[in-house]
Amino acid sequence: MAVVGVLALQGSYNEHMSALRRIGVKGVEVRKPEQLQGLDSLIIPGGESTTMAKLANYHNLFPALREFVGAGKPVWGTCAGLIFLANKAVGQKLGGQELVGGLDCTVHRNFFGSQLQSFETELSVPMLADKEGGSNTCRGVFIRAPAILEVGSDVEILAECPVPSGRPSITIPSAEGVEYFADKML
Ligand SMILES: NC(=O)CC[C@H](N)C(=O)O
Repeated sequence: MAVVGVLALQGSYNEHMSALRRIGVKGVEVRKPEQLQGLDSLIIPGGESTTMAKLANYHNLFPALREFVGAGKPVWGTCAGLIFLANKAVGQKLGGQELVGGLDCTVHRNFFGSQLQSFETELSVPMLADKEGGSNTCRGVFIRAPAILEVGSDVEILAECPVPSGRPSITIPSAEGVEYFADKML
């Protein structure tokens, strides 16, 4: 039986562990480098990537995480987890933060603004219907969410969430801007 690791330093690791339990998959909380051994895949959850990076540094997890990603094992990063996996991040706190890397993309850490600009929207994911049957949409929950600004030619995009063109990526968007963006998606 496949064993899925969940990086359990900070953020929504409990929710991922319960989701794995619900579907009958064995999940293991990962806090130390040696706990990555023997895992088939890894989930890096959402949370706060700067804090998560500090904790990962404290536990000396970065080399083992890079080795895991480099070995080509499946790794799923949501929100802060995505930031961890990006080759490059912008909009970081002063002094920057360490990344695991491996996913050929540039992310903006807080693209949509502060916690108050968090939103949900229905995303079109045609591949869901093609491969899994059923609905071709998925509810996207954007909590102080990052955005992927650029991807390398080898990255396959499964869903896109368009933003109004011309908006500078570094400024924090107004509530109206986010409303406009959410309206476009509904
Ligand atoms: N929901 C999230 O994981 C938000 C990520 C957050 N913007 C960060 O910098 O880590």
